[in-house]
Amino acid sequence: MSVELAHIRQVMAEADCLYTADQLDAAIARLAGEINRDLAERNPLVFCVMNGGLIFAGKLLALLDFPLELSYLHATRYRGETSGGELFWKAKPEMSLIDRDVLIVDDIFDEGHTLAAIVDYCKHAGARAVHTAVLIDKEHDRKARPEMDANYVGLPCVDRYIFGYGMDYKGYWRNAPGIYAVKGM
Ligand SMILES: O=P(O)(O)OC[C@H]1O[C@H](OP(=O)(O)OP(=O)(O)O)[C@H](O)[C@@H]1O
Ligand code: HPA
Repeated sequence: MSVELAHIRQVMAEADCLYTADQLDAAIARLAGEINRDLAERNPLVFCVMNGGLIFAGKLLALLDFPLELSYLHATRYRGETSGGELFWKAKPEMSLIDRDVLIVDDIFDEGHTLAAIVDYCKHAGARAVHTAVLIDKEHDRKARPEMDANYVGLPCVDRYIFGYGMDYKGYWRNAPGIYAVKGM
């Protein structure tokens, strides 16, 4: 995919800021408090969902105050596009999940296909319990499993295409210091 950098810069210049870094960090601190309360005695195995979960996981983990193990997995279905397709596993968990409490950390619960597939995978792999934390829950009626919620949710967001704090627009702006909605999307 070839993307014009001028277009990428223009998208940032015209975007609407939905959440500032301070607002996001406050939400992450609240989630850390909830997770410290709930999982401190569970010796969890924490999986960062690459790539989008990277910034959220990094900030969250530094606020968790109990013993845990960290790894990553990579399941993707957007792949640089702004609408999702079939889920593709780039990296499955390598550690044994048998009888473990697992905490999945991802940036966004959008249609929920990704999180549902990851939860299913962990359960089939023998996890004792699968907990899920997302920074953003996008509000619409297209959820893959309407009855499914993430256990820990940072903030809601409107039904627009967003980027920043780990989330990309065509592969760019995961580094944007807040969460922004693309103009017209
Ligand atoms: O709820 P859903 O509609 O399934 O979408 C959410 C998933 O989509 C994004 O990943 P993406 O496929 O873009 O992979 P990436 O993080 O590597 O860019 C995001 O990081 C979530 O994992
Ligand atoms: O709105 C979004 N932005 C970035 N990545 C995403 N993955 C699912 N939804 C989104």
